Amino acid sequence: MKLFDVVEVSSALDIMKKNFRVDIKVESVSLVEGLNRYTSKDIKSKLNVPHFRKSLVDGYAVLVRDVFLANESNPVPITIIGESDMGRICAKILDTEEAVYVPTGGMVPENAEAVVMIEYTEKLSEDTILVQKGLAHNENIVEVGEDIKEDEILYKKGHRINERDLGVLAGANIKEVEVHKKLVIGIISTGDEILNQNEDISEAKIKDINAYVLYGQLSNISCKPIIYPPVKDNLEEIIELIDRANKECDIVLISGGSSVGKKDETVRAIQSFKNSKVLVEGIAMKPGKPTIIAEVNKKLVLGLPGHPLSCAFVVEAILKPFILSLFEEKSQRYLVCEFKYNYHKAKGREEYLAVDISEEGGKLLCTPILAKSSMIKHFANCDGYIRIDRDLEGIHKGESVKVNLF
Ligand SMILES: Nc1nc2c(c(=O)[nH]1)N[C@H]1C(S)=C(S)[C@@H](COP(=O)(O)OP(=O)(O)OC[C@H]3O[C@@H](n4cnc5c(N)ncnc54)[C@H](O)[C@@H]3O)O[C@H]1N2
Ligand code: MOO
Repeated sequence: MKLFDVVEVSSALDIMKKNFRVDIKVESVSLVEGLNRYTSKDIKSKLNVPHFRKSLVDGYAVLVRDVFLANESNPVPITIIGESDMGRICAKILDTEEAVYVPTGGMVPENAEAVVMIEYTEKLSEDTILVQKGLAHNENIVEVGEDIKEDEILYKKGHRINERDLGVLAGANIKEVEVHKKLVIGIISTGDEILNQNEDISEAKIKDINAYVLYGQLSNISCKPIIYPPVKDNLEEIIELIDRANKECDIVLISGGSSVGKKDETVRAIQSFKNSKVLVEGIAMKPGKPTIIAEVNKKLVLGLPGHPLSCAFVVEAILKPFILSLFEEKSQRYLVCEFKYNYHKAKGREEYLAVDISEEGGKLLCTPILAKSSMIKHFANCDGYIRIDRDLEGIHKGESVKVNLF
């Protein structure tokens, strides 16, 4: 009877990092194509944003000292010397008790000290207003470079470009960004019972869940997943498909068949390749123990557990951190919450637990979602997950825990 010689999660990750030096190429892409991609070098702004002093409001650019004492019962008359046109240089210079009309976003005169909103003025004649409010220096003016400074590093290498970053880059006149190329990941589902998307359920067969969860998890981190048609528990067929995927992809994932069952062929299939090495057979994590880390023709081949929850957590625990290290990304979003119940776990395996977050009395509480590893719905509905150390026996009610967010 084969028993797993398991390694810790952190060792599994180290083994992957040490053995696989995936040479990720870089490419220049347009802003929209850059969304959710990882920058391959620091991105600097070549200009100040805004590059001219502009008004935040529709109003009159004035000198502060002229209207310092103005209020509704003591309005100050000011002479309008002209208008600033949107999108055009405003070359006017203010003299004492003079104003220039400036629309929101328009350039203010070089020596303007503040802009008074129209609402706080009254038009006395074509060229005179009464200002009814005193202003502070720079009130309603956006300074040159106040948003983004010339030469400022906008993003460090390894930053994932999010939807808000697109606005920053567009505003700074950056038309293309240098990003890491997407990693091509082959996804192979194995099992006599696994049906592909077009086949209808019959007998005790099931639809392929893992390929789709994997597709989603990996697409989110700048990978290009390729779903191969599910393959039966037939050694020759599995070998043939691994060979094809190994040639076409940077990394190959095989779900199912990684355990000890009669038909669990993943290890045998990997070992049939001349240029192959099984580095890990079993990780001390729950769920996800029957995980295989192997090398075929110098490329990473990962044998993932068939149970959908286990498969998904192995990706969270080791594959995502490995891929993100290739993209040189370090951050992981998390929240610190208070655990809502006493939770017992067996020692010996690092446990991955899906949780819900709720707010009660101003506190963030997290509740474990208990689901068998063959289930997927709860994982999809949860807010995040926690890791419980291998040597801990559980978590006490009221303890602070770090919830990794999806
Ligand atoms: N005697 C033992 N049995 C099992 C052990 C063990 O240590 N001793 N480990 C259990 C654990 S833990 C897991 S996890 C699973 C892993 O099994 P395999 O990786 O060998 O996967 P299969 O046996 O092929 O399938 C397990 C389960 O998952 C379903 N499955 C497989 N692929 C998919 C897919 N693409 N989409 C949806 N569901 C899938 C499959 O139908 C099985 O129900 O082994 C335990 N058994
Ligand atoms: O360890 Mo298995 O991966 O619990 O279901």
